[in-house]
Amino acid sequence: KTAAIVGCPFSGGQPKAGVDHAPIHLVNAGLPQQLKEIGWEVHFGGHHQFEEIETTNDPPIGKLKRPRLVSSVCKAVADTVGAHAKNGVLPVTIGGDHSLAMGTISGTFSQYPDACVIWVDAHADINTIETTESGNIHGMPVSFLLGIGTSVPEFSWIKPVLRPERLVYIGLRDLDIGEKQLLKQHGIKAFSMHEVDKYGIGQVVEKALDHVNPGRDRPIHLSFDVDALDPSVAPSTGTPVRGGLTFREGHYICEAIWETGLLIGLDIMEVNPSLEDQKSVEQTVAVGCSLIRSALGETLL
Ligand SMILES: N[C@@H](CC/C=C/[B-](O)(O)O)C(=O)O
Ligand SMILES: [Mn+2]
Ligand SMILES: [Mn+2]
Repeated sequence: KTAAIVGCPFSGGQPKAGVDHAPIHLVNAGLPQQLKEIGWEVHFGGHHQFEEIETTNDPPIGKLKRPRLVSSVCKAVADTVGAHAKNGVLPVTIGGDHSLAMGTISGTFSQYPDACVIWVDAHADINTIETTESGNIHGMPVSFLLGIGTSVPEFSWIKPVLRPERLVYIGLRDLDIGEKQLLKQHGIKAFSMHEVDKYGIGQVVEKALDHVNPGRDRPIHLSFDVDALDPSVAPSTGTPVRGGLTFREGHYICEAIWETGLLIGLDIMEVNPSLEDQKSVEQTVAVGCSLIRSALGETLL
């Protein structure tokens, strides 16, 4: 088993500085060694160095902020992640903000076109150019991957590789009005925190897998935004929302997906080591590392 750590020091999809420093914090916390200790061969070619990307002339498109920067960085990530997937290596992408998922999912789906996506997040990240209120592209990756909303030429490299019935959310609790309409309109399945309370995380994961992977035979891309966790568990993140997943609920999701044996792509996004006090940052970085270990088979027994 070989995993490649794809560090993406990128913050362009959202306004808060610091989220681009997460990869170095997780690596310095010992992530490569931790994965080796649970039996993985680990490729880590240094943090993803983006070619000097033209950022001088990047005026907004509609409300979209830094569109050309975000697009070109995500394209570079798609190429890197896609190459790992083609080589039978498990890409473990450390963000950086969640706009990067346009790259990671484009990458893994180039190798596994019949895969499904489990999106763990407080937010749906499905805004289109019409529905976004903030213009922050980390709130939009899913719409580009689904190919919904008015197309934006600067993002034309993103093919609509993701179908609504192959996507399921866990942890939602902070949606924009336009996003709620889009989820309904496209019949996208979502297990919000209300369902987590109602059914318990074990049943939620079972139901989520039944929805996107009924035969348990489809590759799975897990895109985990640490703000899905309660802020008491992962405080140092850019858009915290109260009433999130407990430490165990978050890890259970990762463990259960590992148990399927179908994981082909993992993103751990939105850790921002610059927002809180030292202790809170270390706590958040440690949670990022332990989620990855759980998704890569660190057994409890
Ligand atoms: N829906 C909000 C919040 C977006 C949150 C993005 B995150 O899930 O990647 O943190 C927006 O569009 O600005
Ligand atoms: Mn997100
Ligand atoms: Mn989020």
